[in-house]
Amino acid sequence: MPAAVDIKQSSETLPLLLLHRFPSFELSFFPVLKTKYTVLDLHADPPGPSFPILSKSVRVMLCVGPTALTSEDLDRYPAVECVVGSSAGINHFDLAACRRRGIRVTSAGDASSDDVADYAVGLALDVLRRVSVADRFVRAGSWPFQKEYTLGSKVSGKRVGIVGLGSIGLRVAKRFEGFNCSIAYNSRKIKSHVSYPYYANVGDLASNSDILIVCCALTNETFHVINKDVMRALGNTGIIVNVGRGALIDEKELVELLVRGDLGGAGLDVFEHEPYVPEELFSLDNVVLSPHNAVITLESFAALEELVLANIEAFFSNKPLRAEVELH
Ligand SMILES: O=CC(=O)O
Repeated sequence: MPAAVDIKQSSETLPLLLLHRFPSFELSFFPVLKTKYTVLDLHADPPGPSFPILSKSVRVMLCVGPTALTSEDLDRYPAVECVVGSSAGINHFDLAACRRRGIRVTSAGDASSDDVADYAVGLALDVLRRVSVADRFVRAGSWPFQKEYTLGSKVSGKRVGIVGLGSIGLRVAKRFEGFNCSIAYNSRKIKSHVSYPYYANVGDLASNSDILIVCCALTNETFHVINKDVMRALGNTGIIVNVGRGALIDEKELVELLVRGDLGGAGLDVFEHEPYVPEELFSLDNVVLSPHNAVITLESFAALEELVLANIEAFFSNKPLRAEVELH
């Protein structure tokens, strides 16, 4: 495990940096931060006597993991001008509050886009070709006895529907092209730079897909965008893969459809109330479960570290920020 940040004020002369995180969230570059900044960490034990005073003048806040950033949090740190995020999805930030206060926000940008796209394909392959089932079969010692074994389904040539053709969705599309799959998509707006068929309605996309990959951002508009009707349209041979956010899918309906056999299968890296995973899914061989792992590789962590450190430095030296989020 990486060393925890020593939150005690390291030097009055170093710029202040506020760390906003769950106590359990450590990143390997935290010790480096301490050499460059006076790191204020509310969740450290103890936060230090100078925390209440220093936190009033801190200008940059580093938000780690899915820790919510609320308007009330921002009230406590009135001098914050820049929120440096460490995730690609930033649905846990109150962006409207940031915009009102003129606070700039950055995300993890593309630090893990390739990894998430790779993982989406991996989950689809696993569900259809039953790789995890095969692994369990071998480990259980069933192979020599030729016990009953359910056949998987071919991946090549399938129709792939992508919900959210952003930087991850585009990478997913490119990867499935390599499997001779046809690609279609749904997104907020039609993308003029691609020739894939566009469906304005997610249900129509699902009706015309064998594999539905969900990788759009979670917003008020996309909450439960994959509802019962969409999953019914995908049907009992269709599979769904979610590498976006759990709440993009109506999870209760998803579980019911899977249990009844009305949906062909699912590869799920994210869950509506994670880390809680509905237990009904545990016994289903057409479902692959993963603990919000798609973003995490050694390489993506290194890229994230580089990006986060560069953004903090850029802010303090008035240089352009990378992966800055447009706040409408
Ligand atoms: O899910 C992880 C991320 O958004 O980076």
